[in-house]
Amino acid sequence: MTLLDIGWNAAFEEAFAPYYKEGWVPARLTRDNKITYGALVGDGDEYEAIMCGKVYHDAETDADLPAVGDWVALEVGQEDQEHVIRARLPRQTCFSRKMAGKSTEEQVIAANVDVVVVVTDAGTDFSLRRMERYFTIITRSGAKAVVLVNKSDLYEKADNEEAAEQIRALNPEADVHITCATKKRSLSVLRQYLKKGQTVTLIGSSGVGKSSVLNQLLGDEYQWTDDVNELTGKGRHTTTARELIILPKGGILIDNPGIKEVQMWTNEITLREGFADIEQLALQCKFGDCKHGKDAGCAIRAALEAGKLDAGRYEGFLKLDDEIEKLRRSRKKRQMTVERRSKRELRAQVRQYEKRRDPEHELEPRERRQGGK
Ligand SMILES: Nc1nc2c(ncn2[C@@H]2O[C@H](COP(=O)(O)OP(=O)(O)OP(=O)(O)O)[C@@H](O)[C@H]2O)c(=O)[nH]1
Ligand SMILES: [Zn+2]
Repeated sequence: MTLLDIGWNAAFEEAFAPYYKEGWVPARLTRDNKITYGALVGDGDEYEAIMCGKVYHDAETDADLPAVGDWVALEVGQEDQEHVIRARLPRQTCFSRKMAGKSTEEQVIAANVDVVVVVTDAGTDFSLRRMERYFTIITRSGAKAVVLVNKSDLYEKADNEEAAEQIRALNPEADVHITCATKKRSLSVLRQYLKKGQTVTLIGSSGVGKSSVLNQLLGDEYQWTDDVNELTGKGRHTTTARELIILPKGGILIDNPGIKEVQMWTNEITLREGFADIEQLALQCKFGDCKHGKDAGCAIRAALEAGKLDAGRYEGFLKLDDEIEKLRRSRKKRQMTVERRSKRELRAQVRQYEKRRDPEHELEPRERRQGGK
């Protein structure tokens, strides 16, 4: 394996120039455990690295801290010394989530992603509004957007084509392909994006076939298991806890819990947006706490009675908060699982770290102090 296999290019090489003379090496981050990071170097070795104080203090916001996919300057420690991240190279792309309203709060999901593949289908999952959301964050990231209209075997050819056409009209820059993830041959269109050194990530609603696509790409070496195992705390790629993996036939895949978050977040916003006109109407209700049922002076019911509002959409609007609440609950549950896992990992990391720094660590602090005096 070389640096090029894991995404290195001329621009990174140039940015790295001042660090070579320090004796530091380029490394790509494969895992973020908060205190430590997994750092992959050109020969394929992966180090457990800590961030130096400077990198931490120079970060003005959390978004400036190293993230999975980032290239860093790594000082490889001799013998039992720590491996230290000395600097982070500027990102070429940045796939992130911005909190609604608080534009300063940005959560970086993955850095230096070249292609984001959105998986959808021509049937139950199809939503141009949601697709528009995805396109917004992909465009902002700087990555290329690719869409798979998957499960083509379940829908009429004309419907698949119509769906693809509508998505293309939404974003002429995007490549849109019709696929069937259960047929390996159908996924050969993805090869062009999975070239050596190209970093790809996959996104899309639950059940559209992301895992199926990945399992085809990964072959037998890894198998995709979606849920975090409650017992072992190990998620996804069962053979490794890495969030950045090199695919057997070239290309780099990033997958982490943050991507799942983006999906749910997108769903919530999309749901709300779909009712923006009704929410606008609600502002004209006589009472601020109007439930839009039998309340006097309800602008929504007035629109309904005047035939300006579709009854089905009205029903949908009334259920909107419940729907969003459901989404939030599932997100919360997921988050708690992930947090439990990362806390457990963090504790283990801290223990290991302390042991390395202080081999006498097993002694009770008080005993040690008395012994020393
Ligand atoms: N008929 C058909 N079924 C498919 C296709 N792709 C995936 N499936 C099936 O759809 C179901 C869901 O697929 P997954 O790959 O688990 O979907 P996912 O997007 O990973 O879902 P989450 O893990 O919930 O995010 C599975 O039973 C797949 O076998 C397809 O192209 N055609
Ligand atoms: Zn009302």
